[in-house]
Amino acid sequence: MNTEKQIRSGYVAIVGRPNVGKSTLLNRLVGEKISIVSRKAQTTRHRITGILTNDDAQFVFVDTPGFQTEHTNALNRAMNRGVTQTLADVDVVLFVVEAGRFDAKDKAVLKLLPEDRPVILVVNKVDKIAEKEKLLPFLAAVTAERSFTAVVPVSATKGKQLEQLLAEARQYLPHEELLFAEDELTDRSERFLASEYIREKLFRLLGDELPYSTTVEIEKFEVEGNLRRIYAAIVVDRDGHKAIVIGKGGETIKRIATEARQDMEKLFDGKVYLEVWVKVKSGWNDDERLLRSLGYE
Ligand SMILES: Nc1nc2c(ncn2[C@@H]2O[C@H](COP(=O)(O)OP(=O)(O)OP(=O)(O)O)[C@@H](O)[C@H]2O)c(=O)[nH]1
Repeated sequence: MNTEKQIRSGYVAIVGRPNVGKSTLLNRLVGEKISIVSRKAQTTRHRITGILTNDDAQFVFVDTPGFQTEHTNALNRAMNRGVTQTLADVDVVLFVVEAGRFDAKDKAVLKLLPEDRPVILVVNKVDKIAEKEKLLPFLAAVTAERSFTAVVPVSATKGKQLEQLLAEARQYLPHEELLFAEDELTDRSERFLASEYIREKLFRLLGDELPYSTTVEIEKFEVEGNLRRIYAAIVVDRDGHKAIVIGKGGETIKRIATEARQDMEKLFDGKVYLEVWVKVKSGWNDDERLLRSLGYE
């Protein structure tokens, strides 16, 4: 067998302080814009953010909830714990920094990375550095902080050196078969996108009034020709939150559903029938079934 073409697959986490270009990198690698832009830094709770399948590898990207190094309330601590837990079962970590900049926030993120995982140092935005030799002292300083399995300078916006990055990461993918079949993949990612779109509307309209524990669960996703029927529950902790999501006379939830549906129709290039309702689920974190359905195996 040609070992060059042997498929390898595994889980990859992209981490780094805000603004280093993680979303840009992911979008560039996966080729589909699935990281949503939202007013809140921490709306991402799902693990799988994108899947890239090449001839010889499948990279399953998992996201980690936002690293909040400035605020230390209980939820942020919980999120940092979430980060550590997520990273404990990925196969390789891409630690992204910005070329020429390594500050206390980068260090705080680096501290959360597991010792026993391969970590690739991804130096992004190298297009901003005209004289490349200026990077050498910077690289020396960052690599003194911990040992990295590789150092790859890239430009996410210009798509530079991404093949090299994937080739490095591929070495650490342990599985010799695809983790996700192609059809499963589209379904999963459409489902995922559907919940992200609803959540994006939810947080854009109500972000300040809702806790991050508010999630969206896609209960049914049916495809009939060019029509998608999507049944989604917004899961809140309390009755009070339910009333907020519904709004006066149902106005808020109607607006969320309408705007999300319009976005989905554009994205899927087809008709969407969308039903959204609110469910109160106190202590949902402890409900294993729900967690599994949200992607937290
Ligand atoms: N010049 C340059 N700019 C980049 C590059 N990659 C990302 N950027 C810019 O950096 C900014 C932040 O990029 P994001 O991808 O949103 O960063 P992020 O790490 O996902 O940020 P958070 O979501 O806040 O954690 C954007 O304005 C990008 O256009 C790059 O390779 N070169």
